[in-house]
Amino acid sequence: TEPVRDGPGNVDRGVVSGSNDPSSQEEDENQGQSQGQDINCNTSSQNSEQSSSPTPSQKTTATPSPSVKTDCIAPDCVACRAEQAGNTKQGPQRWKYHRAFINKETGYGLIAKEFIPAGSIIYADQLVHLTEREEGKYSTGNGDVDALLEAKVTAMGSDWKTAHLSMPKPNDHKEPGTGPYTSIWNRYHIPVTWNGVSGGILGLNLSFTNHSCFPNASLTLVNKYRSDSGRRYKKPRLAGAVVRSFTDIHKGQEITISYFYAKGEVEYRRLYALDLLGFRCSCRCCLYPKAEVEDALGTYYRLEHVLNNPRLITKKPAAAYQAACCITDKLTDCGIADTRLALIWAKCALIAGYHSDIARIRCFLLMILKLTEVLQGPTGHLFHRAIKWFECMPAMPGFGISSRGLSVMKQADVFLEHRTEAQPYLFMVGAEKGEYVRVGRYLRVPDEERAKHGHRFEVVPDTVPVPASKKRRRKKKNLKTEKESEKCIDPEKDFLSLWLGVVNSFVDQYAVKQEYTASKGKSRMSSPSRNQQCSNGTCSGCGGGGQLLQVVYSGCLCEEEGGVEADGGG
Ligand SMILES: C[S@@+](CC[C@H](N)C(=O)[O-])C[C@H]1O[C@@H](n2cnc3c(N)ncnc32)[C@H](O)[C@@H]1O
Repeated sequence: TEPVRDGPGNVDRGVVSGSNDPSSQEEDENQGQSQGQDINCNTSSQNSEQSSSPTPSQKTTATPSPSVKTDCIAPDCVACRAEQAGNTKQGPQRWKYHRAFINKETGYGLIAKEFIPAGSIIYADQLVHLTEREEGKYSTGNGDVDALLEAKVTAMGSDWKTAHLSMPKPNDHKEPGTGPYTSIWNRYHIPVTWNGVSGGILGLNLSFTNHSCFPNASLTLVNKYRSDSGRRYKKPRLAGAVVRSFTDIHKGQEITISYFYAKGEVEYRRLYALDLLGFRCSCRCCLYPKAEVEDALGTYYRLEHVLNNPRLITKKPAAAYQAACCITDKLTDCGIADTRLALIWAKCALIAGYHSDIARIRCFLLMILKLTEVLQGPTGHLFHRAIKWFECMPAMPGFGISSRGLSVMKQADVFLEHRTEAQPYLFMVGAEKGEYVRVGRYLRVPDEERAKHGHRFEVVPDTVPVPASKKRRRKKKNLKTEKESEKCIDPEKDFLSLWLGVVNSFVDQYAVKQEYTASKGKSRMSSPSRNQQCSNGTCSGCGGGGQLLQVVYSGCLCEEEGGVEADGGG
């Protein structure tokens, strides 16, 4: 599980999501009612709201007063002001949500005020961004971080600052060692890793958008490459955040995003959130676990390790694909089709690339593009990356190290044409674990014979047996070529560096470190050589720490075509 680089989200139109289900909607609305959610704004209650909003410590203990339960808590609620001015039905600002009390563990959140169809932009926020490095540098005295935050907030403009300061403040900002800005920051910021740098972000709407392990919206961070005067920045800056719905959100439902890619069963997720973010997750998915979702997220957690196992990827590719198929089937069956799914496909595309299987790469990349286009839009990190790979597959990390799956672009057509039926062939479901069934070995069965076969495809066996003597000679030749290539590079080792570095550039630095620590010393292949130390202080791969695992074949991730660094994503 990892903190979000680029908002999660999803959309596979063929899938019925939990929130699309009318019965679940009814359930959601009932739930909202029973928890005291009411989306009616009431400006007259605004003055009392600030004082009656719970502090972090109260969140877990105090039950909110009825007035807090039923009223819009936002003193600066634009929807209320607009309503007062009588212009809700016109103009560019038609607010789709209210702030409202969710439950005592979670505090406040955003509740849809009207139906929000899948694919809508719910809001775009300007952000204050504070990196861990900045925080560390300024935290020499208690007031310093507060002063830094004040400067950042002031730079956002007076309206933004006023709205920011009017947010309900925890503990009346009297916690020792905090000023007004730090106390607001501590309560409302969301931790992200953006362009390889860890830190936090805070936006006026984002501040009230809660996490869910089964979210209905996705967060995408957007880069800015030029200043307002047109001067090009040396490094891209964080311009803002866009939150999109990736499934229909009904009136009364909470708008949620993922702060991390949740996996594992409920207890694991809750503990993980506590460890990583400091709260026990109380999303609907964790408070009211459903067997099907638990099974899917549990399988995801257990089997994802297979996809990160270098030995399996190189020696037993069918096993890796089968694991991927099992995870994706379970996730989509219960309606989870978000970035988590795209990440699994990205790993599959990399495995295919390793084995020179262009046809499979094409299929997996197209699946990623279709999904992430809706989830993240063209500024999304994963979308951008998939486009780049699509344009130049040999530039994919580890491409062509093995040629077991050699295939060409055109061969993907057969899979793409019969997408659902081709699924088992794409993921080599019937194959022996160590086998690599080439795409070209599947033949389309003519329609008239389909009934006889029961399916559209047939695996064509290798028809021409290779004579024993030739076999031996070929083996020797292969050994020689392998030895020769080892002289130039160590394919396995280099691939692993690439693999782990790039795959994990999509995910958390945190998880990478853990994985590295876990596998350290156990596998010859997974130990990068000592001289592969990253020296780039802002490397997206190692987060500036120079961890060995993040080093890629030709240098650091940050040197790689500027891609990971420049294409957004938190
Ligand atoms: C961006 S703020 C959201 C606003 C927050 N609910 C409030 O009332 O202050 C993030 C904080 O909300 C709380 N939160 C968000 N999602 C949560 C969840 N799924 N379970 C429990 N607490 C959550 C955590 O305290 C987190 O630090």
